[in-house]
Amino acid sequence: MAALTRLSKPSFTSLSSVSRISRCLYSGIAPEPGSHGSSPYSPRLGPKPNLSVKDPKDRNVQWVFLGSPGVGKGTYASRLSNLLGVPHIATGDLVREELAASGPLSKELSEIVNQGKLVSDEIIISLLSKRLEAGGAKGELGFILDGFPRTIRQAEILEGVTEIDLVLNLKLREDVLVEKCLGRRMCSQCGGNFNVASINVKDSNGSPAISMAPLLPPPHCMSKLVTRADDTEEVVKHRIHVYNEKSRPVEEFYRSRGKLLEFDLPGGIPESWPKLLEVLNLDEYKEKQSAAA
Ligand SMILES: Nc1ncnc2c1ncn2[C@@H]1O[C@H](COP(=O)(O)OP(=O)(O)O)[C@@H](O)[C@H]1O
Repeated sequence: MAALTRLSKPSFTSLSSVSRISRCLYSGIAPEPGSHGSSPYSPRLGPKPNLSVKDPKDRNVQWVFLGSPGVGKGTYASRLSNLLGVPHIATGDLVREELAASGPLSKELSEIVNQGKLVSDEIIISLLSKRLEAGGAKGELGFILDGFPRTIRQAEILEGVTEIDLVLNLKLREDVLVEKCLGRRMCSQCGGNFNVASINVKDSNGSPAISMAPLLPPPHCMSKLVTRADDTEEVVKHRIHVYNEKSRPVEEFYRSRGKLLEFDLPGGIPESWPKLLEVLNLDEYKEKQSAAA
């Protein structure tokens, strides 16, 4: 696990820029070349957004979670969001909400998602902008983004409209990722996420052995469990391939800006959660762990 400079304690004073961020995202504004240091990427040109970037100490956290399908982004982003009092915004959830609403976009989206492909940057940015607008109207502050950005273009657009404080890159060996995706279940009534896979793999080719106990649902959810349509072996393997092709470069985008914190998951939640709090310098929030669980 590569060490990143210990983070300063997240602060909880107000930030009113979320709706401005969403407006900028919506118009697809990208930064001027060179406006964020020596970027090796050449974003689409647009006017420089009029967005004052606040010091992270004067506002709530703005974090991004990266990682392959099945790594546990949702699990840890959701726990940290409870702990820090910031919204957890998962673009995969926004896509699934759109699918469930059976609106004009849903047929197009279901074909893309069920084949394990990426939705277009335009559609994702439009969904994310709407979510940020709605949150801004409710007074939401800061965010933990999960599943966004997933392409260099998405990263450039985000970089052009606001300051991301930290990008957490969760890592797990690929054979475990597939098993974890195949074990995922959701309760169709309460929306709770569980995992029925019992993972116990030996060390091989330099990858360490890893054990993860299943995360079983309470008895009242047991008969209501559903599996995501895109969690079949073929589609999961394709999603991992798409991640390696389109999203790995996003890791380098943030690594070159000194924002990437790599975190190799040592096991299931009981082993990983305390270690994650430690590397995030959030040990002092440990007493709130039970509330976040
Ligand atoms: N930022 C994004 N860009 C493009 N497509 C996305 C994005 N976020 C989510 N999607 C779409 O939604 C699907 C589900 O996303 P998600 O729940 O994050 O799944 P996972 O991380 O397990 O692959 C993706 O396979 C993709 O089709």
